[in-house]
Amino acid sequence: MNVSKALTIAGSDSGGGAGIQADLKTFQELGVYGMSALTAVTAQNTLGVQGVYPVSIEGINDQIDAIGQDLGTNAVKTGMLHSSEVIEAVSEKIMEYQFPNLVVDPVMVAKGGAKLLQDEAVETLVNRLIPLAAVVTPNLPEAEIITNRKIQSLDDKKEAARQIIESGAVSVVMKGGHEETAEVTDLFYDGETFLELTSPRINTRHTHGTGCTFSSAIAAELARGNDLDKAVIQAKSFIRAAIEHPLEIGAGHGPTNHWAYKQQIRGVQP
Ligand SMILES: Nc1ncnc2c1ncn2[C@@H]1O[C@H](COP(=O)(O)OP(=O)(O)O)[C@@H](O)[C@H]1O
Ligand SMILES: Cc1ncc(COP(=O)(O)OP(=O)(O)O)c(N)n1
Repeated sequence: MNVSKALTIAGSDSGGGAGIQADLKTFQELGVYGMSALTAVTAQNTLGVQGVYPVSIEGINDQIDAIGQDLGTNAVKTGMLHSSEVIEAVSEKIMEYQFPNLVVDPVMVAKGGAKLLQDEAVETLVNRLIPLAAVVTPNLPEAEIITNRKIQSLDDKKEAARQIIESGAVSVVMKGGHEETAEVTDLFYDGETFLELTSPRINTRHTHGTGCTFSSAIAAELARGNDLDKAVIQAKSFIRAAIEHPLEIGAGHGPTNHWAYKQQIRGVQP
């Protein structure tokens, strides 16, 4: 049996909606064998982040070595990396093992406002990790920080996308979840063509972990052998289904529903 494998290098969300937990659920739902290297433990639920406990660099390196020296992977997704030192270490390991299909989700701030990346680490992200990426998936506030420019119009988004490609990434998806428009448009750019992926904005407070789920769905589709544009289109369908059928658990911003895609698109019950 030909097994597609994907590795997530990210933080743990004890509430299960974002981070490593969202990534592994997404990999599983998309038929990909999931592996993880934990960068930090967070105490977190639908109300916010109550604590952040970083894993040591040695601990992170050991986890990646364990995978690199035995299992290998068809794709890697990075999420919460927390500090400059972690980004340096993870970039080194990705180069050492020449892991293919790197999806960089430049996680900076959780929806409740908690900082998941130290300010001084942005430069390292841009200079060390983004140049290794097959695709970078910033939301609009993250794209503004990465490019150090205000993004207000479609032209601004295109300029920012070009700038991110100039940093060395193969492609970028600028996510539109944070806009206040009736439709949500994610802008994909691969250095040649812009592709606007538009869907109706779903009116819900249950959007915890949307970015993690979207980027890990891209990684899963790349691990399965899809091209970048197809992987992003499939991931958009996956996250749309997951937001459209929320689980409605917790008193705050609840998680998305990772089962929904299979139920809706493939007619399979959880
Ligand atoms: N209310 C919504 N309705 C439909 N799609 C959404 C909604 N919010 C986010 N998305 C989708 O979820 C994905 C993640 O977007 P976004 O919320 O901007 O990222 P992040 O969680 O990193 O802030 C994107 O594909 C975006 O289009
Ligand atoms: C451990 C951990 N990693 C990443 C995030 C951010 O996830 P995201 O998908 O951007 O969703 P929100 O937090 O913005 O809802 C996180 N919260 N925790």
